[in-house]
Formats: sequence, structure tokens, C-alpha cells
Amino acid sequence: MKVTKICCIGAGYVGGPTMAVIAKKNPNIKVTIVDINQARIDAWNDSDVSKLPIYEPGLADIVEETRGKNLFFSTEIDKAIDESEMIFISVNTPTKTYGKGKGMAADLKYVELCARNIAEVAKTDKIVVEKSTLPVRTAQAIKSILDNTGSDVNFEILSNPEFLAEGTAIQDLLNPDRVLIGGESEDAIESLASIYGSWVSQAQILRTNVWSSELSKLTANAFLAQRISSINAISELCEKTEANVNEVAKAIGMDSRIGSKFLKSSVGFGGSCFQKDILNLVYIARSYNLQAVADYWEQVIILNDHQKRRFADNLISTLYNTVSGKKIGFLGWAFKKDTNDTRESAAIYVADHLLNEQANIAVYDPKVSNEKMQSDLNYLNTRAEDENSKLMHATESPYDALKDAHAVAIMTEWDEFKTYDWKRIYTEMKKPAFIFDGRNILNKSEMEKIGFEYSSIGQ
Ligand SMILES: NC(=O)C1=CN([C@@H]2O[C@H](COP(=O)(O)OP(=O)(O)OC[C@H]3O[C@@H](n4cnc5c(N)ncnc54)[C@H](O)[C@@H]3O)[C@@H](O)[C@H]2O)C=CC1
Ligand SMILES: O=C(O)[C@H]1O[C@H](OP(=O)(O)OP(=O)(O)OC[C@H]2O[C@@H](n3ccc(=O)[nH]c3=O)[C@H](O)[C@@H]2O)[C@H](O)[C@@H](O)[C@@H]1O
Repeated sequence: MKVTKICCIGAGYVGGPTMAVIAKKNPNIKVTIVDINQARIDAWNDSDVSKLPIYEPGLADIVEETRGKNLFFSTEIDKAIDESEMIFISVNTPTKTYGKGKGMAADLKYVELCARNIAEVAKTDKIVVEKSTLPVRTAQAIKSILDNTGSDVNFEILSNPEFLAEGTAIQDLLNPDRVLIGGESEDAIESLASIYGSWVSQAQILRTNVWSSELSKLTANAFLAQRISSINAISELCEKTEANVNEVAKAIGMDSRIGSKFLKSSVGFGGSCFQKDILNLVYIARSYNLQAVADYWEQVIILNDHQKRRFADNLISTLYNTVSGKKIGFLGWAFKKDTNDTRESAAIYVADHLLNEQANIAVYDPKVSNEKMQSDLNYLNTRAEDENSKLMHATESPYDALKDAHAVAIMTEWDEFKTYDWKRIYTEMKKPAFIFDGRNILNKSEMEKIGFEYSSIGQ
């Protein structure tokens, strides 16, 4: 089928950038991104592209180039479904917070709502593409909903998981390692492959069955996160043995069988997906009674929680076993650099732990507002909201966050942190002035020369 109109349900971190790139590379296809969130759609339509709801390097330029030509943002979901031949489902699939599978399984209610919406509205044949990350065998449920409408509309379901990482989404989309399409109908698979074919070589477009495609996405995230937990486990051992985790990572990464990527030790991985997807994998394994498999992958999460906790504990014990009433300056709140996304950021959990010890925290992040930080903390429900806002606040400048602080905690690896006037920061902090570098971005000997007590991960 030659596709001329596409719609994407879900204008989030995946739907927005992915469809913007598809629109840019396929000027003859009309791409409409729809969402139930009016404020989000309004922000996508803002004439000032610096106000787009998502900060992602290179995204604003592509939106400016394509919006209003062949890329549209709207809340008219039914209309977009009706007129499109291909519909991507790119809604959120968070960890369930209630009922069976609470805290482990993926909450598929938004995906199911989309399927029901499509089933209700569609009058012509559609290709429905799972873009969201879904438990293996979800396509079966979607198919069952779509095939029970009583109409004779034909639905083909494809799985096309997204592998972009935030902060590099546009580059990842423009130069993907591979595009994965799982499906049954060759015609449907080739319709989608031809859209990617506008800029991705056919050799990089992998065709599989639906279940392999669904499971590959969870597996990819589990393997990536496992590397981080593996190197973080070694970081703790380095700290006891005077080995240096950066040196170990370099030494093992040069083995081409291991490879050098995703071996950066840190305060712990965050982001909306690693934890959620591994918990989901663990849940699926348990639901098939595969205890050993479930326990194996669960350890990746256990180690990550341990890494965040031990960073906070180390800060407290170094500050003479108390942070009560002490100002701690945080550099960074986002879960990684070059994004305004804070979901599951290690900073949230470290802050929460320090606030339990009655610390005062001032945070500077170049892209995250005070409002967002407060809502992240409030979401944990550890203490009253007014207490959170009394104990923690964001500052306009990094120097305000660090003035009179007992310690700096570097939570995100924003490049600009390396360029600060660290001599000035040292002068303005309480002494001894401690740095806890959760991202290993500063130079230990330079910081010690200035006078700081510097500690980092795995060194
Ligand atoms: N964030 C990331 O980097 C990546 C995310 N993924 C997966 O992609 C999916 C989406 O993730 P994000 O874009 O980060 O989520 P998001 O939360 O940023 O965006 C999802 C959007 O879907 C909308 N939505 C929910 N239900 C809807 C409905 N019934 N009708 C219309 N709109 C609806 C929400 O209002 C929201 O704007 C998830 O399954 C995630 O696991 C996959 C790869 C990368
Ligand atoms: O499914 C998803 O959502 C996406 O999840 C990750 O992307 P993302 O979470 O955006 O960002 P990553 O670069 O993977 O970083 C995740 C976390 O791991 C941390 N990290 C990463 C790499 C590393 O070596 N060390 C490390 O601590 C980062 O700081 C961050 O907190 C995957 O990299 C993407 O391929 C995938 O599509």
C-alpha cells in the first residue's frame, strides 16, 4: 500500500521527534501528531520554537522546517485516524501503580484506549504500528480489539519499536543503527519500510516476526542497562581497592567483543524506560514461571537502586554523619545531559534521601524548572509538599546554588558544568568544601589543587 497520510497518537518524547524526522524525509506524506493533552499540542504549535514541550538538540529546526507544510499537531484524534492509512501508537506505557502487577507490569490502558479509538473510528483499512514499548504479545490484544468491531475493515499490526535516546534523538533518528519492523503482512511491512527507506538503507531495516520485534525492544534496554549496572558494581569494588573505574572501563572496552559504549560509571541510570522496561521483563518472566530469568534481570535494578543510595550515604558520612540544616548544592536534575526530561532521574532519589536527613538543597539545572523538580519530589509522597518546597528549591544560576554550600553533588553530566569558575565556587563555599561528582566529569587533581575535597564514582 502506498501511504500518503500518517497519524501518530502521542505527541511525547518519541512521537514528536520521530514523526518530525519522518515528515522531513518524506515531504509527500502528510504527518499528523495527535494527543489528548491540549497544552502539549499548543506548545508544539507555538510560533516560538524555543517553547516546544521537548528540548532535544536539532528538533526545533526540523519542526520549523516542516510544521504547517506536511507536519501537523492537533487534538482532533478521530479526524486524524479517519483520514490516515497508517497509524502509529506512541503513547506512554508506564509501570502500573495499582492492581495486579503493581510496580512491575506495564500499564497498557493508554494503548488499549488508542486501539479502541481506532476500532471505533476507522472506516477504511489501516496499518496500525506499535511505536510504544510493549510487553511481548501485546499485538495479540490489539488485534483482538481491532478485529471485533463488527465492521469489515482490515487492520494489519506492525511492531516498530523506537531505539532513540533522549538528548541525541535527532541524530539517532537520522542515523539509526537499525530500524526494526515486526509483522505478518509483507505488504504492510514494506509500506513502513519504504517510509524509512527515504533515508535509511534497506540493509539496515530488519524485518522479523511481531513477537521477536516486541521482545527485542525490552531486551535491548535490558542489555544496555545491564552494562551500566555491571560497571557500577565494579565501581564500588574500585573504591575499596584503589583501582580506577575509568581505567577499568577503558581496558575492558577496548576488547572488541565487549565494546566501549555504555560503560560510564555513574550515580545510577535514570530515564523513563530502563527501569520500567526491565521491571516489565521481570514481570513477564515471572508470569511464565521463569524465576531464574526474572531474578537475573531484577538484579540490574537492585544494583541501580544500591548505586543511588550509596552515593547519598557516602555524602552524608563524609559530611561528618550529618547533613541536617546543611546546604547541599546540586548541579543537574535531568536524568542525563541535553534533555529537559527528569523521569526516574537519580537526582530525585538522592535528594529524597538527603531530605530525610533534613538537608537543605539548592539545585541548578539549565533546562529544568523549580516547578518540575517539586512535582518530581512530591510524586514520591515521602513528605508534605510544603516541606519539600521549604527544604529544596531551584536557582537561576549555578553560583547561587553553590554559595555557602557545604557540598556540591553533580547529578547530571551537562557540559557547561565543566566550564564553571571552580575557584570562585570554592571561595564562596563553606570549608572544607566537598565535591561529590556523580558523573566523573571534573578533574580530580585540578579540583584538589583548588582546595576541594573531591570524591567521584569508582576512583
Ligand atoms: N522517551 C524515550 O526516549 C523513549 C520512549 N519509548 C517508548 O515510547 C512510548 C512513549 O514514550 P514517551 O514519548 O517518552 O511518552 P510521553 O509521556 O512523553 O508521551 C506520551 C503522550 O501520549 C499521550 N497520550 C496518552 N494516551 C493517549 C490517548 N489515548 N490518546 C492520545 N494521546 C494519548 C500523552 O498525553 C502524552 O503526551 C513509551 O512506550 C516508551 O516506553 C521508546 C523509546 C525511547
Ligand atoms: O527505550 C528508551 O526509552 C530508550 O532508553 C535509552 O535511552 P535514554 O533513556 O533516553 O538515555 P540513555 O543514554 O540510554 O541513558 C539512560 C541513563 O543511563 C545513564 N548512563 C548511560 C550510559 C552510561 O554509560 N552510563 C550511564 O550511567 C544515563 O546518564 C541515563 O541516566 C536507550 O539508550 C535507548 O536506545 C532507548 O530507545
